[in-house]
Amino acid sequence: MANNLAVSATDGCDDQIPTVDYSLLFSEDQNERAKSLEHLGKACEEFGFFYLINGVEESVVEAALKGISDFFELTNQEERSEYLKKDSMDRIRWGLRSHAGENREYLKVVAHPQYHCPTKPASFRDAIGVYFKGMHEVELGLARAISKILGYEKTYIEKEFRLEAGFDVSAMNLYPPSFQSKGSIGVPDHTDPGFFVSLIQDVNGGLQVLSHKGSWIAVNIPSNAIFINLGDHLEILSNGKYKSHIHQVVLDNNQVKRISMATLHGPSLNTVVAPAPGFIDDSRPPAYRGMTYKQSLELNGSDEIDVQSSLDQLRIPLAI
Ligand SMILES: O=C(O)CCC(=O)C(=O)O
Ligand SMILES: [Fe+2]
Repeated sequence: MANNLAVSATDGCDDQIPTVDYSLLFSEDQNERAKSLEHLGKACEEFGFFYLINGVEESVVEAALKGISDFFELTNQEERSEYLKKDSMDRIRWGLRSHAGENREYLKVVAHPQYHCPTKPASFRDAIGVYFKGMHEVELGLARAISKILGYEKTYIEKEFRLEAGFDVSAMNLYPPSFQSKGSIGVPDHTDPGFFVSLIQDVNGGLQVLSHKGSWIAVNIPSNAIFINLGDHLEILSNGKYKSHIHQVVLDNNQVKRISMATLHGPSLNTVVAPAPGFIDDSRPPAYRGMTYKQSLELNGSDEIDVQSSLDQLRIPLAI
């Protein structure tokens, strides 16, 4: 992992994270629709991340976060550790990280194409399931909007990534882990694979994203919004036009308890993702190797459910 990261992030207006109104992307009013598509295009190209409003109902987000909180509070560690790694094909996995480089407790579940979730506590599975359903609709909507912005048919990304069988994994995180934190890093700096990541949290504080200008921006998600960060495989498909941005979680002296859910919305596992012909010409040769989503998830020796980035290995060095 790169450089020393426990630095404070700015809230500078220079780097203000844009807000995209999901409902306006599909407005009946053609002018309004064109304007909001243009705004989304700028958010993708000039930032790579944005707050999305009017995507999934606030009550659904709140219920999902309450479900996660119940999971961590109403079960004991022994019950949760039932989901410790057993197999590379795990569809539910629990982990507790408490060392200098990472401090969190997490539960990862495969959300799509088949939803897996612990059955205890009783309310958990349904609350998360409703959120995933809503988010999958939003994923298809964003795929259509971004396809149009990129000059393609609206179903282009949906078909390229085979989103009907898209592999979505959700990481539900608790910081600090059982309050035994051994350092200030919650999650070290990384990018995430996939089309994009959607992120919700119960309190602000901790998540930082590295802007294209090289400054860490604090992600303070408005209560009615979801944070969207474009993923590695949109960067690959667009041959680098849209970038996947590095982010990290820095813990605030272990004082603040925070719950987050980061859902990685990916192509289907057997889809080959490579730079699209429309983004390649003599001056822009392919900058990434193509391979299936599954191969790219396993490139670093990780399991599918780990959803670790392999973007660095996929980059083709520029010929001089
Ligand atoms: O908890 C967060 O805010 C971010 C977590 C994250 O980046 C991840 O799970 O990939
Ligand atoms: Fe992440």
